[in-house]
Amino acid sequence: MSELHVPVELPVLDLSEPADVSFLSSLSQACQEWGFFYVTNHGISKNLFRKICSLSKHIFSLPPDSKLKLGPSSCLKTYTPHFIASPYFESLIVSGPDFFASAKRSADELFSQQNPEFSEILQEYGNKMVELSKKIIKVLLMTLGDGCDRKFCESDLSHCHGYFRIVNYSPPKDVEEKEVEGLGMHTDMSCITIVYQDETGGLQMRSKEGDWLDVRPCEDSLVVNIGDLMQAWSNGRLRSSEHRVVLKHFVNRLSLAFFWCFEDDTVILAPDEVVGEGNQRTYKSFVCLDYLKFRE
Ligand SMILES: O=C(O)CCC(=O)C(=O)O
Ligand SMILES: [Fe+2]
Repeated sequence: MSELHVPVELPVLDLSEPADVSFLSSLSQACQEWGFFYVTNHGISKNLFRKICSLSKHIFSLPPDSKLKLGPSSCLKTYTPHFIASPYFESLIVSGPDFFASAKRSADELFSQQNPEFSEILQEYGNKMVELSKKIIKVLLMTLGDGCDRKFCESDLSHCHGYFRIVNYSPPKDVEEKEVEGLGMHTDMSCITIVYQDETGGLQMRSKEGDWLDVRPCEDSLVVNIGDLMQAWSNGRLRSSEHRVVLKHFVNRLSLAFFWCFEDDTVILAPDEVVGEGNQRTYKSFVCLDYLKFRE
């Protein structure tokens, strides 16, 4: 399961400065080859990550019976218990656009007392990630052609919503193997996914050629994955990243995955400008929700 140490120079999108032509070209190449890149100066403070880490420790150490009040057979269904995605994976979903209300619905089931701070912190994170997603999409559109950002930010890419998963990986204590798969290889169903992983690391990306790359946690940077919806909308010019999580250090691992998606009723069809003259359209038009149902 070990990664290959592929000598690659991955672009870092620095949001504190305008993206120039040479950066856009390296970004476009990385999105073709890997379907992911880093973003820095993203506007999320270390303090906010610290607060969420501490919330996360608290939530996931609650007894299983409490967490299952939000589980797959509850009406909220915000908690995914162990043994669904993997034996080591459990997560809590917080959905936009009203992240406060979503977090509060879960908190009201989890805690016996009111806990407004819980919902406020998760609301702050959700709102910041929405802003960040819009900025990243704008730059991605710039890689697809002159004026694509102006044209499509206001149209196709304006009908989006976000939600995030707080993920706790608890690796086994007594196994022979040196590493275990925390989350199997998959692509995300989003337009883009923005991932924070704690210092434990373990996220791996697969190149077009099938080489695995270890995505080391990088202070001050987040990882941006292209998702399936963006691959279809861009006619394959942006590749949906194949990734997985490998647990090597037998300590708990926290990650936050923010999914920015088209609204369910969006009809996805790559625009002519994006397909380009003389090129074939690879994907027939489809309704977003039908695709999500198909994948589930
Ligand atoms: O935990 C991670 O680092 C990645 C999670 C992920 O890929 C997902 O939730 O889709
Ligand atoms: Fe993923």
